[in-house]
Amino acid sequence: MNSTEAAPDIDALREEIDQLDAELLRMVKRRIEISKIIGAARMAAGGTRIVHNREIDVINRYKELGPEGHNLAMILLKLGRGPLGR
Ligand SMILES: C=C(O[C@@H]1C=C(C(=O)O)C=C[C@H]1O)C(=O)O
Repeated sequence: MNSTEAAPDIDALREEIDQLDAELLRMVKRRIEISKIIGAARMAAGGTRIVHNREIDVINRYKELGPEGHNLAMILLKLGRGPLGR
């Protein structure tokens, strides 16, 4: 940072992070809920618990974040499968 740049407002930025985390948590919880509803409906209709091509699409979506994006996609998929999810 050179002398003409203003120092970032750390408190305001932290507040934004806190809001983003709250929003992300809400969205992840809703994603889990939806994933479980779809999975249960498919299994009740005699289908599979997992749809691989759909999961590949999800993984590809997060590729722009690099290797951790892959990990993040895997975590989201696992959360939707519940405690027995692999
Ligand atoms: C939600 C679904 O069921 C499973 C969960 C997925 C997910 O969490 O994104 C994707 C594919 C399926 O393995 C679906 O088929 O769309």
